[in-house]
Amino acid sequence: MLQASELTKAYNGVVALNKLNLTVNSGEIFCLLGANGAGKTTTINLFLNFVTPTAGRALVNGIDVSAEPLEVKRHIAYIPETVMLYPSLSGLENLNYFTTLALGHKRPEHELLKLLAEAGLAKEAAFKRVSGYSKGMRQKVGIAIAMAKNAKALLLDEPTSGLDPQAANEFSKLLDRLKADGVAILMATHDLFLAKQVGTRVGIMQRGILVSTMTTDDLGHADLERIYLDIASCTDAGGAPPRTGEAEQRTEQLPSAMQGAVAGQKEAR
Ligand SMILES: Nc1ncnc2c1ncn2[C@@H]1O[C@H](COP(=O)(O)OP(=O)(O)OP(=O)(O)O)[C@@H](O)[C@H]1O
Repeated sequence: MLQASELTKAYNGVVALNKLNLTVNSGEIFCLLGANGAGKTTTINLFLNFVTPTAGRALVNGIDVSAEPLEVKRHIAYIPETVMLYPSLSGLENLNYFTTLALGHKRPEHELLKLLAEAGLAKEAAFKRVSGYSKGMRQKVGIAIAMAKNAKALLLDEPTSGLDPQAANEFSKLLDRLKADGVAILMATHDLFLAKQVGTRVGIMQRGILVSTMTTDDLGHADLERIYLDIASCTDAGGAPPRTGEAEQRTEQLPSAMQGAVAGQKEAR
């Protein structure tokens, strides 16, 4: 389970994330949507302890990320937008290296090859050097590295960036399987289609605030697109955040349709 409690991050007085309250339960995929600079990556980075919160807490399976970073690492897997690998090693060797590092022991080669195949990497590519891989192929190795940990919490930041439609479709199926296995998944994405397809709930962020949360069951793709665009058009500066103290005032300036959306965040508390 992933939990944010009044989670806040300011960079030099600029509030990138403002009092986020959110719970992502086991078997749930929560998709964070929002314009550039809305605070999606900041949220992910706080759960990964890449940045320290200014206030509030991020918890993974009930463990405070800032207080016990090493313990949290054992429970969490992460797929970034751009997966960094050793170019002179093959995909299989990279997977072996990172898996051994994370687990403290090796996994047999046939298991690693199965993980790469599940991530959509062709078998012959697994033995080739990563320096010759496309971005999408590197992404697939990143997906396999994350799956090898068998973590019960998964953080994804634009994971389908660079994947072709077939690979993106395979990735959606993979997420469905992880959801069925009880993994709690938090994904930042710009892909409304993916969010609607795999998400259990979606949340729309604007200027560091989670202004709306919705369950995808009662939502068509066109509805999601309309709500997203309505919210995006309510800001005078894209998704970029206000300076400290401005945030409360900003939500009061929103049109009536959005006031209801803001209530969605209060429900999430
Ligand atoms: N290290 C940093 N130092 C200063 N400001 C930062 C830093 N990281 C993020 N920010 C600011 O915090 C705000 C939120 O950024 P964040 O990367 O979380 O947005 P995002 O929603 O992930 O955007 P994108 O869709 O472009 O990836 C932005 O205004 C950004 O400029």
